[in-house]
Amino acid sequence: MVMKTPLVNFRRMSVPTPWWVVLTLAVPLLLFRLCRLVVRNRRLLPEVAAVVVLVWAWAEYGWAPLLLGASLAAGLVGLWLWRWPESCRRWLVLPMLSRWRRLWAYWRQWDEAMTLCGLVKTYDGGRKVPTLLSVRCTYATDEVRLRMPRGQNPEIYHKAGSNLAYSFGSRHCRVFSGRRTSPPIRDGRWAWLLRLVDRVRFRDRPRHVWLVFIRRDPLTQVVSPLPVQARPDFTALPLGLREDLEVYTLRLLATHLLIAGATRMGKGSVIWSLVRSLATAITSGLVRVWALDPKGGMELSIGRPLFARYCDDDWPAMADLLDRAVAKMRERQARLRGKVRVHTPTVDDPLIVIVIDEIAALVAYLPDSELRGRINASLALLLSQGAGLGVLVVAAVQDPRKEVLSLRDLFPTRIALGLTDRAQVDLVLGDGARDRGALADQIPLTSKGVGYVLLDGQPEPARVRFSYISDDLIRDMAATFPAPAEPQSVTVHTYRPSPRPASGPLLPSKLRAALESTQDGEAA
Ligand SMILES: Nc1ncnc2c1ncn2[C@@H]1O[C@H](COP(=O)(O)OP(=O)(O)OP(=O)(O)O)[C@@H](O)[C@H]1O
Repeated sequence: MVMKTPLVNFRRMSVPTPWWVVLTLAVPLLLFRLCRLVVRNRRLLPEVAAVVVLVWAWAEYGWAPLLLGASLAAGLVGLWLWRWPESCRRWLVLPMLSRWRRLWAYWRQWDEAMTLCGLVKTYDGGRKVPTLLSVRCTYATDEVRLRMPRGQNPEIYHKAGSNLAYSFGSRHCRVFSGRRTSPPIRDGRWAWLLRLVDRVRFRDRPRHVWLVFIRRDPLTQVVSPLPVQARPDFTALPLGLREDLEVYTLRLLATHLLIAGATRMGKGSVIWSLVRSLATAITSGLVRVWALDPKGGMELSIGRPLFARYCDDDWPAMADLLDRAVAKMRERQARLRGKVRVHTPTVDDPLIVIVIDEIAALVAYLPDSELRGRINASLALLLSQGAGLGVLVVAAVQDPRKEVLSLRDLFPTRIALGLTDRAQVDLVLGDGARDRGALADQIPLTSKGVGYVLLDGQPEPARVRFSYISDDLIRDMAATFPAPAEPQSVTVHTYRPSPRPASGPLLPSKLRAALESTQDGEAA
């Protein structure tokens, strides 16, 4: 056994121990350490207090009154849960669960897990362990907030995500570098004060990282169709459920949407969930959906009455439809130039949503190269200029590679359903998305309609499941929310090659010809 020699051996020096000096130094030091221990573990104080009170009550009164008190409390909680389950879960069950999980699942093995996951740093002979700050449980997830030691950034936690998940007995752990909730909207007399408090509470904390452990996967269940909104909010259209059981809403206004997914992974459910969320606006004429189904109408024809314009087997007609959209966009551009920066949909000037199921069939696989070029040119114009002008493109694709879809990067909003190859995840959601947790290539074949999306203002992808809209429901929607007749009859142009003009135009010749003919038609 190693004996520790005292720093100063007063006895050998034949000097009486100066107890007053020792006590003056040691007592404050001990008190300081005790205070630091309490402050560091202050979140455990309620548990410690509860144990102390229980032990005291048991010693004072014996076990019988304790048992009686516990039964009474259990009865009251049971009654609360039975009569007001929502409030009971919110105010009692989830907070208690959060405390329990913090203590048992995280605090107990925090040091070991952080060390084994390689997240502990050493400095000046000491260990710098990430600090466990809080644990908040929802029905499906545990949200753990930690403070990184100096010398780390959230990227390290993204990389360790999988190890962290298994270390804490879960299969998935999503890592977020920013706060996941925004400050509440305050009104009333004390709103100014609450807003001030919120400014401090919700201030940016770059050293905090949020680990979201999925305790139970709510996305294994099929998501039922969400209710149709009376007045759709184009900035938050409800399309499905997130894995934290929040409703996933899509911001459609002023964006284009690309849905990438391997065959039979549920691209149709994204399209139909979107159409359903727009249903009342479709029937009021505020939104006009122009649908192209190059796969011969296998997906979209069933909801034909919902679409203001529709093509499924006539390639030149599809090209004409896109040309019409470009003409509409140009006309709006001329009208709104210098007045507004983003078009506001009205019944007279509606939002045009061009839905294309399997866009690759139009831009890559179409054998007629001239027609293909014309379609590519129209789509490039729509995608690069149409968003702010209220002419939006929503397209589904199986293969997101550039060779197939050269226009991919012109879609600002993208959804990755189950994909076949891990490299495709970054192609769809952007560089590093897979490392940040978008495991779209690992979505099992049985999880149709499950995918990853990027939420506003967050670099980390979220997993969602889109609502499943059955064929019967689509028929029902088509009968209940048909699109009003188009103001002008649909002119289906037949494709006529025209000679290339001598001077270099901004638009391809075919497109220019088509636009001119359309504008002539509209002027007439
Ligand atoms: N959100 C969903 N929830 C549950 N099941 C779904 C969902 N979406 C689709 N499915 C099921 O998966 C099958 C394939 O869906 P869907 O046709 O939408 O896939 P897809 O990706 O559009 O296929 P394709 O590549 O052939 O166009 C459907 O028949 C349906 O039963």
